[in-house]
Amino acid sequence: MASSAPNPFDDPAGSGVDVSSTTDMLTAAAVLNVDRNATLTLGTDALIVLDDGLKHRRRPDNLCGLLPQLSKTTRAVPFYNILWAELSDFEITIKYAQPSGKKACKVGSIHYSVTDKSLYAHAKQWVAALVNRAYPSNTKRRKRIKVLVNPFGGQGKAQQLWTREVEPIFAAAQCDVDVEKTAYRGHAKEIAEKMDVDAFDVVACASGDGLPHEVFNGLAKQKYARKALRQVAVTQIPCGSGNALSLNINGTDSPSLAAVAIVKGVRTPMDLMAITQGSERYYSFLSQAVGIVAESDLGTETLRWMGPFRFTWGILIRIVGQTIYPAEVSIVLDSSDKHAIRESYRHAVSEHQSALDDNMTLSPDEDTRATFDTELLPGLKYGTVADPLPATFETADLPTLGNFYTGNMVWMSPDAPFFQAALPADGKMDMINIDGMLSRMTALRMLSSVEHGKLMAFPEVSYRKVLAYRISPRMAPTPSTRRVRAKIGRWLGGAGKQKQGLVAVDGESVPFEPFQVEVVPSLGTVLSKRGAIYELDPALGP
Ligand SMILES: Nc1ncnc2c1ncn2[C@@H]1O[C@H](COP(=O)(O)OP(=O)(O)OP(=O)(O)O)[C@@H](O)[C@H]1O
Repeated sequence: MASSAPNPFDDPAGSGVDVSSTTDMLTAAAVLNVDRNATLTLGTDALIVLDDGLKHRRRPDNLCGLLPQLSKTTRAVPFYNILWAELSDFEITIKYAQPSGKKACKVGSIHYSVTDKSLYAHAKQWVAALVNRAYPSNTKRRKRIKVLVNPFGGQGKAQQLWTREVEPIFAAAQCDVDVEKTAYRGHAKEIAEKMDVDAFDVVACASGDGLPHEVFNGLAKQKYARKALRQVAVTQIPCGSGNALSLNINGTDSPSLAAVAIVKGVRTPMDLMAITQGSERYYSFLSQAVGIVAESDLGTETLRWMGPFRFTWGILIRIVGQTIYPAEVSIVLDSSDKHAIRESYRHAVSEHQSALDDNMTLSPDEDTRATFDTELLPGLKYGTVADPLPATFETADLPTLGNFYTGNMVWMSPDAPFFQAALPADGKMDMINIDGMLSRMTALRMLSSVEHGKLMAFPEVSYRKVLAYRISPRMAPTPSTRRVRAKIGRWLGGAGKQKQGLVAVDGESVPFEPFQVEVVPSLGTVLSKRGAIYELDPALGP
């Protein structure tokens, strides 16, 4: 899992925490006496249920319920897991996310009656206090969610994952949900372009990263695009193969865990990257790749039978063949000093953490970004790819470039924290360049180091923060002496019939032509677990 945060499903009662001493310190208002001689207590981070009856509860899967379950008399449910609570006719119902297996959860339910009728007012206040703990002020409760399901996403399982794993969690959390299936390529973009942005808080894409890309671009087509992109948070119910968006903001690629992260998600501004290519203008939220990553992603379609291994195989073959992807690259540089980039990332993370500890960032769930004179899209600061290159760009010709990769998020796929120093809204893009002529041994060591967060440490890896760039890719000439070898390499790598080079934007193929990109600070909005930083274990950080 991407997240370093403590497992929200850890049971404090089972992890050595002295629950009784904690509860002793709590005020009477935090405790509610209910039937079966039980008490419900609002602890520091969790709801604590003290119930002798829990010890004797029988489980249906336990010899037809004949044997008593050997459980404790205390149960703790972290507030993060509480989806909703209500009091109706002296009956209290609490719905929560209950772990089911290593990487999933399902809706659990707790029921008690308030037998002492004089406690009604107190019970009402107690339930309201529980919901307040479950949804801190920076988290909108009962979100209005437009769900888009790509029926072909994730080997056709998106619909099933939505219905089985996610819908019950949204329902338990009292979300207001409107579901629509996408019927064709580009449909999600049309839906986002036409949607009433005042009627929804969130668009949740049950898909890979293709649908979120379309939704950002559809919102950007609205008349008041800046408002649309600010008001509607885009998120992902991970149903594809990469699921980068969910890994970064929900810290998981499990649909049910992502559902809880969405229900509890905090609105988070995020930079978008404006791209011009030919006469096209659109936005990228994730990455642009030319070279080995693009080729291994898009150029291995004929190897789909290999499953996810086709990416690794594609990369290995190209490393062994020392494949190069020449290009002219011009950039507006912010920093190329890895040490400074690391320090500034760590500073941002620790500032954010201490603000969270002091509850400073728990401002109400409302947009704190400056409102602009116009709600229209901002103009391009550096012009388009068709314009003469502004003087602020520095140009280099890279005849032996191997990998050109630019992104705005840490995770590009599970186990691939490529852009370790990426932050959602630092107003900068992270750019990685690797020469294609480096030794095969070094390239292989790099490949195996990506998942351990060690890529940036290689002196051969250029890691920069940039504000804008233009790239003009070209095909590498193949010397006549190597034609046969190159052909075999292309065939083995899945690109036997490929005549052109490949460019990937957010994992989708775009023309092999020059394009220009500039960062647009905080133009988009996502829902994230912690706000202002992506989910990354510090051990994998820069
Ligand atoms: N009903 C549909 N028929 C055909 N294409 C569709 C349909 N709905 C969506 N699409 C297109 O499918 C493309 C891929 O979608 P998405 O990324 O959601 O899934 P995926 O390809 O399974 O994910 P991954 O890339 O992670 O494997 C998008 O560009 C989208 O426009």
